[in-house]
Amino acid sequence: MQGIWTTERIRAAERKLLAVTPDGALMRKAAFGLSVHAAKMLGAPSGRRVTLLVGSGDNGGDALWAGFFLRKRNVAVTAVLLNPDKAHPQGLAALKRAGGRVVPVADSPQWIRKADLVIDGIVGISARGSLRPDAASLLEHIKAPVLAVDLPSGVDPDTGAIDGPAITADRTVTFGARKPVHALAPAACGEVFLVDLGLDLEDPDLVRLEAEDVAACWPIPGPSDDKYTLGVTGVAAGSAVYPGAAVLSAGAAVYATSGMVRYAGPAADLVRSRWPEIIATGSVTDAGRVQSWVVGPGIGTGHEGREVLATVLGAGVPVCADADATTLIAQHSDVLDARDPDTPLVLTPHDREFARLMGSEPGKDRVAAARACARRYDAVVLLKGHCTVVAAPDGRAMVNTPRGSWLATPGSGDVLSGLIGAVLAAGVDPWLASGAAAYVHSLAGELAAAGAPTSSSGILGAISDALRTLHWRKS
Ligand SMILES: NC(=O)C1=CN([C@@H]2O[C@H](COP(=O)(O)OP(=O)(O)OC[C@H]3O[C@@H](n4cnc5c(N)ncnc54)[C@H](OP(=O)(O)O)[C@@H]3O)[C@@H](O)[C@H]2O)[C@@H](O)CC1
Ligand SMILES: [K+]
Repeated sequence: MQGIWTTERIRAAERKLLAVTPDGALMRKAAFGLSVHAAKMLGAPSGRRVTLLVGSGDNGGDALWAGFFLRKRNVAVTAVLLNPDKAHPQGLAALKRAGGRVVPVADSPQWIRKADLVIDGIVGISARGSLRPDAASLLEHIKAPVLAVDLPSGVDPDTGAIDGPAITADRTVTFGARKPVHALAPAACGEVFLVDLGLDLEDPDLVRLEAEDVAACWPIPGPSDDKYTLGVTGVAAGSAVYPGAAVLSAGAAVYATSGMVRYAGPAADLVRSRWPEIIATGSVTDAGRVQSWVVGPGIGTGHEGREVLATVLGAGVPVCADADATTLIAQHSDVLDARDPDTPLVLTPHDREFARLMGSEPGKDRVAAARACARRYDAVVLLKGHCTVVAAPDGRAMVNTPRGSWLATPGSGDVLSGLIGAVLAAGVDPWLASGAAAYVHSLAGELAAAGAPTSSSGILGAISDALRTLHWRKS
């Protein structure tokens, strides 16, 4: 698992380390790492032009020191100082000593435009609010690839929110530890690299699953397993109007594991004809025993849907309540009375469903919003978005960062619900199950798309390919 820490925690760890480290040593270590990445981005660095955008804090200091190291490799370095009186004194002196050029904002456009690489040292972890106008004015001249120092300036370090002009980096080099911005604003960060500073950090505020974490928890059959031992997934989805939701959700459960899938609802004929391996009936009351329920996609928000939801919540097995089930829970909080408080519940809202559950949309801090919702409903909350946040009632939170936006297609959520249900049925911790399902879902989306838009059926068809990659990594 990849750990992510808030800027407050990182600053506290940095203070402890700075107290026992020679003056300036950490910054030079950070800046040297930065200069190595800059050189890689330039290809053959000698004779190339790099322009540094230098703010008044230590982020600008990092950029100036990186400029110093690049000068040693014969790079032509120009530093644009946003506030010449406050530029990091030692960094500025070192750059000047090494033959770097220093220009004020007024003279900067030409130097920014003709750079081969721009290094963004405007602000780092102490950034507050949107970029100020003078800093923002530099952005329009950028033509070259951008290397962000610690984080792309203009993006909130702790929430990844972008409220105004912001740097879009091709690469971000961060120091000490990953910050929330790197998981929550992937498009602004580009590829993120970490320079280790030896910070003493434990118990991350946020985590991101890696392939081996997903492989380790995913239910894979062993020699003694049969169709029942990996858990039977029940899917209560679809209606006469929306039978497709049932086909997608139940189909995802079929592909996710080798355990059995039961379907209950009005789309039984269609589900049976599409997935002959599924045992399909018309009603949840005669569905037979299952180890988890997926309920909601396409069931409607009327009386019938409410009855189905109440039955499923009272079944004493983990439930993934998705789509219409979320709306029903928001509208009729008493429906949760049917739930045994010891059985896990997973809610999977998008922003509008979240607003129904919580009274307002998640806002800028999506991690805090998901945590609050998880506490309120005593449920795992998987907050859908470009980056999916999964929070547990005990405060654990993780982010799934996709590599594209291929999942934003109709029916994609139905596929995700089936994946969650199948992993829940195997008895995996519901927070981990939801995060692992989100990971496999986005990987399947990426594989199905392969660089061009795909469909939910395409994502469904790529689940096996996604899982196959995990197994290879595991073995
Ligand atoms: N500590 C360490 O061990 C190490 C730290 N390291 C580095 O230090 C960085 C943190 O440095 P930091 O704390 O000096 O603050 P930082 O983010 O550079 O600048 C904040 C200043 O910018 C301004 N400003 C604020 N908001 C703004 C806005 N919206 N738009 C425009 N300007 C704005 C404001 O200045 P003002 O003009 O108000 O005086 C404020 O004071 C960290 O990200 C990493 O890169 C590495 O060297 C590794 C070792
Ligand atoms: K920056």
